[in-house]
Amino acid sequence: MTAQIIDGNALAKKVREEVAGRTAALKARGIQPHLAIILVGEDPASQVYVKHKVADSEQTGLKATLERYPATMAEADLLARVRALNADASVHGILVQLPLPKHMDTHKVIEAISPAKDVDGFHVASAGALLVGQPGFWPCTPYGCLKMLDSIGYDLKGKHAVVIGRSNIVGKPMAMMLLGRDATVTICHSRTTNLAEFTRQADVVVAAVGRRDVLTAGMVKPGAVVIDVGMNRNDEGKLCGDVDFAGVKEVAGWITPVPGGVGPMTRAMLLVNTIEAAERAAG
Ligand SMILES: Nc1nc2c(c(=O)[nH]1)N[C@@H](CN(C=O)c1ccc(C(=O)N[C@@H](CCC(=O)O)C(=O)O)cc1)CN2
Repeated sequence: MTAQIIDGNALAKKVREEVAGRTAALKARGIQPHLAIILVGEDPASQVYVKHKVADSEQTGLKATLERYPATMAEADLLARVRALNADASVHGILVQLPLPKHMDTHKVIEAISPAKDVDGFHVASAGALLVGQPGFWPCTPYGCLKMLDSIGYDLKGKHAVVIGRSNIVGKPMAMMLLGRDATVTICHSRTTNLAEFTRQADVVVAAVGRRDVLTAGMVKPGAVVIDVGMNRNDEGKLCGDVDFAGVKEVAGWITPVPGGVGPMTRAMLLVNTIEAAERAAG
């Protein structure tokens, strides 16, 4: 069996079209949805990501303002900037690109963002809302993964989903979203003994570890859906995920590629959260 590919680029395009429609409707009411992006430092990957976020926003009619600061910026100055954006009624979404320079407390910075503008869904209030099933903003990467499952009409009810990785921004919220769809969820992590024992039972595997070849063909149940969140470089410097794509695609029923899978959907769901924030503010 060769797996069908879930094309993140194609799905992200559809999502952007939906966002463009919602943006136009708000603009017709005299409201310009506006995302403020803060980039601190010169991390090359972050520079590329924020550039894409600005371009995606502009393509869908959203206004995006990018504020760049040197890596030497004081944490207090960043907190002051976030608070000023919280108070600015023309700004609907605030995003602080991660990682931040080492001298900054990432948690403190995220907690300074108003939950009403937390379009990354990283604030404790957003995490709590997801946990108890209340409206809030969902983190863009797991939200994008869920959209990918929806795009193939996959019914998660009663299915066994294994999430590999327990980060606050991917693994844990992913598990909550799958649970919210009535899946039976197992979270595996670096201390899990015999990972393959769990993944071989899974109908859905989400790999979010940040290490190549965490999931290989022998670890996958035939026909399973495999979602690859990883973003790594192989020995040739080529972008690759956490999954041995060439091997696993011969066993899985569905698989997401890297690049062109979860990454574009992460960006697309940021636009969804931003338009949602603007709609909520507009009432
Ligand atoms: N404030 C945030 N910081 C970070 C987030 C986030 O969601 N919010 N996630 C990651 C980086 N990230 C978004 O910021 C991100 C990374 C990669 C992609 C993407 O589209 N990847 C492409 C490949 C791009 C390439 O060639 O390098 C793909 O997979 O096809 C989107 C978003 C950490 N920081």
